[in-house]
Amino acid sequence: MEKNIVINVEHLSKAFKNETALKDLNFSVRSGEIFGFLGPSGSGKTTTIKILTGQLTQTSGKAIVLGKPVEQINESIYEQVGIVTDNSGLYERMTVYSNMKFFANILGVGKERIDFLLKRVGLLEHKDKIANKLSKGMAQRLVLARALLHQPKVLFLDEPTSGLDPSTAVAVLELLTELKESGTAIFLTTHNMDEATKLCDHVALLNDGIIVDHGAPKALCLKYNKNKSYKILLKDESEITLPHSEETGKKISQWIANNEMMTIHSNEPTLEKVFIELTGRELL
Ligand SMILES: Nc1ncnc2c1ncn2[C@@H]1O[C@H](COP(=O)(O)OP(=O)(O)OP(=O)(O)O)[C@@H](O)[C@H]1O
Repeated sequence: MEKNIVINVEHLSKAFKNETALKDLNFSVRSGEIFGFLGPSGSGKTTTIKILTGQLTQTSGKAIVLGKPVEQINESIYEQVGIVTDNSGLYERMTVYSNMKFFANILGVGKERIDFLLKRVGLLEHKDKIANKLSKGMAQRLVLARALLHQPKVLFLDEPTSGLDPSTAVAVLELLTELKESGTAIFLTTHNMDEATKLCDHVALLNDGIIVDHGAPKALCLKYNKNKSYKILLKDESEITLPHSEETGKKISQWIANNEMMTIHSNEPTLEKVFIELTGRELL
């Protein structure tokens, strides 16, 4: 296996009693990569994270995280992996700061990093609040800050920006981009296609437990760009959308020759449209 692959999944399936939740998943995630697992509610995103973090066992297939089969995941791997999901496991009666300090002590992390992270997720001024008095978004940010204490090699995030206000969501996304740049592999689930397009290096589109396609967001949009068209802004401020054709080509050449064109863009579908085309359903 390639050295910088930190998550490798082959033919992974999961069935609950009478329902198949995941069917033959295959993908890999590398260091320094943000991998988006995109799918509507019930498509199997959380089940996948649970299997990859050793909280659930697959029915068949193989999954390896940081060189270890997921069935063998134990405490030692948790030192290298960060997990941010709903079941946060915060100490409800301790303050924000004490929650951070408790884990920092276990992990041997200094005070500066606690302050740095609390500041980055906008919680430094709330550091003396008791955890069970935090809003949902604040608690979510505290779980994220805690997961980043030890600069994990792999970070799992379930819907990292859901429930956050727009400016905090931007701050969290910046933090994730920095982490990726420092070499952390980030596996995130989301419904938010716009966010995934901007943030993720690769995405897998999941529907009913099946990966219907995967690749770089831009490449996927280009792949399904069946009705190619161009959006053109002319100097007289008229905006025109034209289909990809010989005739359009001639018009464009003419506008350029006459110095009449301001801008031209190709009109690719969004990831959301690609998903709808592939599955016939929206990402609700
Ligand atoms: N413990 C369980 N027992 C039985 N079925 C389950 C269990 N956990 C999940 N499922 C089923 O597996 C399927 C996938 O669920 P999962 O929670 O992974 O979806 P999801 O994509 O994370 O959805 P959401 O975006 O709503 O969180 C669903 O049909 C769900 O009902």
